[in-house]
Amino acid sequence: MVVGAAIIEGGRVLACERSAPPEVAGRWEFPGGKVEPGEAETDALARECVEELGVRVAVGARVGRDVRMAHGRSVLRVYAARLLHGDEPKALEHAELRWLSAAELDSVDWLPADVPIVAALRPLLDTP
Ligand SMILES: Nc1nc2c([nH]c(=O)n2[C@H]2C[C@H](O)[C@@H](COP(=O)(O)OP(=O)(O)OP(=O)(O)O)O2)c(=O)[nH]1
Repeated sequence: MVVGAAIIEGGRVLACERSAPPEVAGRWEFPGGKVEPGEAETDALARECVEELGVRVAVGARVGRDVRMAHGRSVLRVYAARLLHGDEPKALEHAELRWLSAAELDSVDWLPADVPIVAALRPLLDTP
């Protein structure tokens, strides 16, 4: 299971450009990663947001459906999240970060598994 955080702030969502590995570098994603054995999904998200962005988050409701990823062995599940304590995301592992409004969601090249989730996210951004 791979979990991702749709961090929403003022009607925008944080999109992150992968820097590695080469097959997916330059594609955009939600911050997150693999859930470790015995780890709760929400704990995995909080851990990854600290590691990748240096921020603390509160994890909220699921966004969209589970999406099977191309290699077939794993599933992507995304949760809405909010920043805590005024923390500001930094690109500690990503090539670039961008805050996207609903109108800007299609302006980056999302990983294929993320596309249906981005569609489900749009209505959440329209109502700030
Ligand atoms: N984090 C993240 N991964 C995604 C998304 N969409 C998508 O297809 N993936 C894929 C890319 C990778 O094959 C896999 C996640 O791997 P990762 O490298 O981010 O996870 P991790 O940090 O736990 O990795 P590692 O410790 O094994 O290096 O899921 C997404 O929105 N966020």
